[in-house]
Amino acid sequence: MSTLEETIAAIRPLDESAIAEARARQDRMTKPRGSLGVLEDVSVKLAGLAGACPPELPEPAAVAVFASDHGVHAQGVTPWPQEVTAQMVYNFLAGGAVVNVFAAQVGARVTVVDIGVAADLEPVPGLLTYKVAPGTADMTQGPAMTPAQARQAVETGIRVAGELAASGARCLVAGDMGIANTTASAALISVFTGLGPDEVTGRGTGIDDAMLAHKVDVIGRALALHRPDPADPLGALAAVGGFEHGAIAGFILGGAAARLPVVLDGVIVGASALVAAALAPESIAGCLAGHRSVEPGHTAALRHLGLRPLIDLDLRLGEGTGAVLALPLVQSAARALRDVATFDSAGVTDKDVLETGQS
Ligand SMILES: Cc1cc2ncn([C@H]3O[C@H](COP(=O)(O)O)[C@@H](O)[C@H]3O)c2cc1C
Ligand SMILES: O=C(O)c1cccnc1
Repeated sequence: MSTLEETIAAIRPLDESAIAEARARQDRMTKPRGSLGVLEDVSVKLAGLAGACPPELPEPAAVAVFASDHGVHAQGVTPWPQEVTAQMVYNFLAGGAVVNVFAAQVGARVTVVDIGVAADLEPVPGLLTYKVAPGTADMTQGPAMTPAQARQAVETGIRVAGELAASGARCLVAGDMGIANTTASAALISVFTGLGPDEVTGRGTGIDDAMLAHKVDVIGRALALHRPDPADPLGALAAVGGFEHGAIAGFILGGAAARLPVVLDGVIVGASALVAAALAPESIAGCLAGHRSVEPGHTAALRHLGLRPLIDLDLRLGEGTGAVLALPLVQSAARALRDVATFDSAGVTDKDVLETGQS
């Protein structure tokens, strides 16, 4: 298994000459210049990541749902019982969750990773049992995890990205499952963006005003206790994060090292991407923001990362659902760059060539 340091050292910036080639090709394709808007930027990013124009198509795609439990659940930050995390893992493995249905629609494969579910799970086919511990500790009482556990979570995510790449995946999609994980997400987002808990905390699965005020207070107390340093990402993760956040951060790093695009989901994945960005800023260059979730912290995270979401449908689910919905956009962008005819090849008159008199 690659260490965190080896993986970070393997991450390189996007290839500038492939980027220039992709931009030039977009301008020669049989369409008005710029008419594919953000999809042109997506295709250019994919070319830069692949170091080739056109890049390989980002298919097949593999979705990894990282499942874990949270000690902060004891503080009453969500109306859902903790056992729902384990129950949803079995639902994913049976193909009955929303992410399974959306993945079936777009031909993506779903893998479930037990990175820290509180219950002992049966070894069902399709489940990767890489449990760091049965849930984190309560961040309001002490660190959520030890430094060694934080590193183990990140290195496990790197391993999962490597395994999916080795099994033929050409696009990685990150998803999460963990009751109470929007609390840990908001705490991480507060650390890395510098915004207050009141600005980045949302209603998660759908909590009332009283529980939201309490959730903000819980996060504020945890941050006051640990004073996490954004310049020490593993320390911040250990203080207030979740095992799935660590694993998803590692998954992003592993994807970047393998030069595979990683499509990001909602607020949990967004918080994890902030950890990845703090560990290796270049790791975000090959990421695509699948969607923008309703959670205010997600908007803050995307702004901090400099990523524009591809879809904005008021989703607030997680599991990778928003990212999976965006996959056809990413794949269409790549296919357009590869397969759309150029003015020259199709014999279509280019107004820009007429104007400049070039042949
Ligand atoms: C049945 C069910 C399925 C889910 N799928 C994703 N989540 C989402 O909701 C949880 C986070 O919200 P909070 O912080 O408010 O607990 C995470 O598990 C997330 O993936 C679900 C939640 C539930 C209840
Ligand atoms: O943004 C998300 O992914 C999200 C929002 C609410 C609950 N679970 C996940």
